[in-house]
Amino acid sequence: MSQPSWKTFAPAPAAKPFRLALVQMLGSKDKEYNLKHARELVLKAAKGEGKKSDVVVLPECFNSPYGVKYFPDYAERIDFELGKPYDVSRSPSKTVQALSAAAKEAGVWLIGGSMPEKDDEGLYNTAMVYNPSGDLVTIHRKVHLFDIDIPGKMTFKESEVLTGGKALTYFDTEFGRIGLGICYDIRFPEQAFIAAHQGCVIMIYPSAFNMTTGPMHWELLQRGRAVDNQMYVSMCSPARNLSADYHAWGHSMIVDPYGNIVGTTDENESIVYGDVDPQKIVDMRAGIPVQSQKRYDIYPNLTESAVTGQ
Ligand SMILES: O=C(O)CCC(=O)C(=O)O
Repeated sequence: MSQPSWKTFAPAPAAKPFRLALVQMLGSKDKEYNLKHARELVLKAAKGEGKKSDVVVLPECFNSPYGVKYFPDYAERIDFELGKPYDVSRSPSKTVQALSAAAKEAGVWLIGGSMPEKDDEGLYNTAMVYNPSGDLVTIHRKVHLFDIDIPGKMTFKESEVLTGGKALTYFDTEFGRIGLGICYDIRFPEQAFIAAHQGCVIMIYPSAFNMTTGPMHWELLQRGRAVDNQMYVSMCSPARNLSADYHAWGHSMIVDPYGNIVGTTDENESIVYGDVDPQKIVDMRAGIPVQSQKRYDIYPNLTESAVTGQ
């Protein structure tokens, strides 16, 4: 697939419509159970409701509880290096092996949520992408770590145990290019902006917002990123588990380039389906051509020193 230049802002030429399914899974502390349940739900999501799905997404940390105290124990080595052949059958990760098998059995692209990952340098919150043959195509290590402190409401510090990833992630499918982030990454508009300029038709974020920031920003951020970049945006949450330490907001969602909600749900375990149609991107960009109206002549280059003046 040809690589669009930084300023072309066109969906990848080969883009075509596809069916997206978000698996809002109810996880537990039992990793074996989570892997088994994920497989069942991926197979169900692939069948769809009257229409087969092409791309299936699992939530952030689908195979472990969400919390810094859990990450070290649940972390697995993946040992994936972009551009190098990866033999799933020799993967040190049982999660990689299980999800690869599920993608192949279901015959779908699978964004296998995220899981705690370790290498010799540290721990990461890592999403994995499998093609319908079960190959591990790429991984995304959460770039922006979730460190917030809203007194009395929500304090979380992923950076106590995790290291941020060092790369933005896109992958090419027969449906076009897809951009990948994880949860808090959505708060950084630059990431989706760059993805749109790299020809992505959609940004997908396995996620787990909470009961404080979920009602505040979950929908707003997705609709904002979608309208700013005139692309599809989607977040896939776990179902809310009231016996867990962290109560996920749920409400997995797919938003189109106009900011319309294509599909969503409540906080319970469910599957959200929606159609992604690249023609809508073309129409929105033609009708409201903000991208060709940008004043690159007066914006600084996006380096920290150019933006802050320091
Ligand atoms: O940005 C937020 O409000 C929540 C982010 C989050 O839960 C995460 O990054 O896992």
